[in-house]
Amino acid sequence: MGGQMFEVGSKLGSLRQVTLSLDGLWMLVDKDKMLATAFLVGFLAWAAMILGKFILEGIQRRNLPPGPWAWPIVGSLFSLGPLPYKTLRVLAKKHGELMYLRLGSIQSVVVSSASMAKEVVTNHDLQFAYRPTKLFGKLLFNSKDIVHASNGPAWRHLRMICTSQFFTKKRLASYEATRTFEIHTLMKDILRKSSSEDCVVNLPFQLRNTSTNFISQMVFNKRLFVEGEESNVEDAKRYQKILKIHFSSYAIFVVSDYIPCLRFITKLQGIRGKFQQIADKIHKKMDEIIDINGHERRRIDANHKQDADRKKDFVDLLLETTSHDGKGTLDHETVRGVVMDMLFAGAETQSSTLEWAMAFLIRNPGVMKQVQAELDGVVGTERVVQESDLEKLPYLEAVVKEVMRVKPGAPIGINHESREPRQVAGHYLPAKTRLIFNIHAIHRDPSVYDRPDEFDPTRFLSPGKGNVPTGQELFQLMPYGAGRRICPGMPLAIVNIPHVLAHLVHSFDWSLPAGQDHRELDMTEKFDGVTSPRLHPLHLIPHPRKPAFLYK
Ligand code: HEM
Repeated sequence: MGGQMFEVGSKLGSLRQVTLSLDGLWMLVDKDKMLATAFLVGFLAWAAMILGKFILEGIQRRNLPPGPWAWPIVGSLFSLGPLPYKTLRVLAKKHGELMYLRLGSIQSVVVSSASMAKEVVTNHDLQFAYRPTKLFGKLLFNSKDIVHASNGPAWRHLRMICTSQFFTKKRLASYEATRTFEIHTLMKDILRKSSSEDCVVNLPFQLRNTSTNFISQMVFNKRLFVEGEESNVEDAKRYQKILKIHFSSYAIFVVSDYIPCLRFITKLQGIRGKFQQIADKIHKKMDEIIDINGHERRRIDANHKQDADRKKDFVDLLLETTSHDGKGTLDHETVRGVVMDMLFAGAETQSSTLEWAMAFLIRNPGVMKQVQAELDGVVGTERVVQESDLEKLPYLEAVVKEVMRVKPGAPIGINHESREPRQVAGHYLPAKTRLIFNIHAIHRDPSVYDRPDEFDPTRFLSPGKGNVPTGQELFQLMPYGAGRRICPGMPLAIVNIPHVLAHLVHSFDWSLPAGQDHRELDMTEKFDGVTSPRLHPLHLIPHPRKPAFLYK
């Protein structure tokens, strides 16, 4: 019985066990079910979200600005030609003032009118104050300079240093004697050439030297180009070489800059390694030229007698400045990057603008005569031009404006980029859209300018009358860009360009080398990615006018 009882008991026990284990199983099954259900719901919600996003993006994409048909993968990358701003102007006539463009897999919009530039800068400037990253720029500057840095505390800090310490009215005024010295040196050189047998002046070469010297003296207290001084010839040669390498490297097309998923091609080509070598070479040579370490030694060595009276240059100021996070001073890479910005962005733009100005004056002898007549009237012929004369020369000012309208120093500016999606002028622009201001097209906006392709300085003499700029020129004439990214060097260029031009035409008459007719002067340009200098350097023969003999 006991045994039976045990048997029954054990049976009951095992039954309970079975029941218990079944309960557990059910519980397990329930848990799994719950998990499975939760997973399914989660998955469906996620899928719905993705689908919703996809559909929404699809709808929004339909609201992209109009633009040209684009090839698969490469988009419009190879349809823009060697002068992209000209092609884009033609395309904008068909597709509109805000035009969508796919370059590889990069989404871009192109602004082609003054009113659209105003809309974008006024309402979306902050969102588009970022910069896209390109391989060579990244290796050369590590995005620590001003041009390549994206909108952020470090970039804002550098801009603030530029505006509050470097390009201030007071500091610019303190360099007036330096600028005057450079211009007089240029004029004396031209005068010397005019009496030599080979009296043809290679104008862009001379102007590039002068523009570089303006900047190099302000930035690191050195004249990069000194005629006949052996000690400087090496620096100058090194610098010329750097410039050449720098611009030719930017001109190399890098697949991964436009189609990131084809990064392996860039790898296979070994471009990264080559670029790194070039960047290292440029860094080394720039370090020798700028001599940041020498500046640093002088800064630390307060008793450095030799330099006690030396005026602080921009590198001195940068080395003294606290970094944006307040953790120390600016590092070597940042200082070098900013100096390279000033030289590369500042010298070429100024010299090519001046070269174009002279080309337009040669092609338009009537305009040349009028500029000279104005100068003779205001300055006379018994002295040379001074900076203080500039404000009394409205015709000269109009000529400079018209030259910069027709041949802006950087016809397509420098690309901006957004971080977030944005509605602009009723159109949807996805995150990371590149923004291109086609300054070339904006300056030929037919709703602002009559006969936009003609060179006519008088359009700037009677603002407000008829179909001419109204004096509200900010977006109608924007060779320096606009908004937060506007060129910080503008205050310097605004003085330098008319000043040099005034000296050139007040002190000399100019003619083309024998056999060339001014009416046939070739005005073709080339585009190096940022600036658009003349394809054929301008060579001219100087004929001294009376003031030319007054340079001491
Ligand atoms: C004819 C003379 C010049 C022209 C036409 C010119 C034009 C421009 C343009 C269009 C930009 C791009 C603006 C943008 O991103 O929207 C720019 C940026 C810049 N320019 Fe100039 N520039 C000139 C002279 C100078 C000079 C003399 C310097 C310095 C010495 C300079 C330094 C810079 C720098 C550092 C930037 C980058 C600004 C930033 O990214 O925040 N430029 N310039």
